[in-house]
Amino acid sequence: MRAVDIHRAFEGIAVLQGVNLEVRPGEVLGLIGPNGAGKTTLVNILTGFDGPDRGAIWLNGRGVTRLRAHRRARLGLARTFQHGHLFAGLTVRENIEASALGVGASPRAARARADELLARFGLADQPTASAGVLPPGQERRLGMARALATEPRYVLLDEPAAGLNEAEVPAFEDAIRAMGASGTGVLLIEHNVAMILALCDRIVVLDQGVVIAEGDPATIRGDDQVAAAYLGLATDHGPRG
Ligand SMILES: Nc1ncnc2c1ncn2[C@@H]1O[C@H](COP(=O)(O)OP(=O)(O)OP(=O)(O)O)[C@@H](O)[C@H]1O
Repeated sequence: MRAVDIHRAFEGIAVLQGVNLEVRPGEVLGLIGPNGAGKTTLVNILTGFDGPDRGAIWLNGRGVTRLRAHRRARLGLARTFQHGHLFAGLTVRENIEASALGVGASPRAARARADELLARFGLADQPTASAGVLPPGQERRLGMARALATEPRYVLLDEPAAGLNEAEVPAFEDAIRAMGASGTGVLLIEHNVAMILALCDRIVVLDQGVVIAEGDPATIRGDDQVAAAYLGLATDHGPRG
């Protein structure tokens, strides 16, 4: 999918200033940048939760700039959210099934996808737990399972590892790698730079609404402008980001 010359301002303050970004099938693309750089705003615009003031979004060669989020989801675009967005009143299994049903899966297919995703994300021992009371790590894993239940061609992960404990991280990284390996294009927003450098094929760095660097992990690691932008990040987030 492709975003071309995206501009967005809130109350006269420019948040995105001509951003171009492409997520290719089968790659894990990292999107990093200090607090307030515009990452979530860009994800909202890519997915149809917000609209750009200027610019265009293309999904599988089709212009989708004016399509609402649920229409884009049916065209193969899924996302996770920084916080919540689960159906708190439904069980873990029902959350996954509802997501599959929402993009047109049959009840039988939705059940089968739920079985597979419950196992893949280590949630199989508690399918009837209420989604509203899950500990953060399980909530994150359910958010990912819900996104994948739509069988997306592209998935946008907004800080998916926030709230995971150290022990949960390797399996989570494996799950993200597996998505890319299966041909899904993954856009990963994450403050943990070590995770980004380890996982991503390419990385885009956003700072104050502008792409300041783009390239493979080695290129980004050696970029002075990125290091400068990240001095701010270290202050905001501590050494782990
Ligand atoms: N709906 C909105 N109304 C007004 N300002 C907004 C709105 N959404 C975002 N902003 C502002 O736009 C800027 C970019 O925010 P955004 O959440 O996209 O940054 P981010 O890079 O995702 O930051 P973080 O790493 O902290 O999540 C911030 O200054 C934020 O306050």
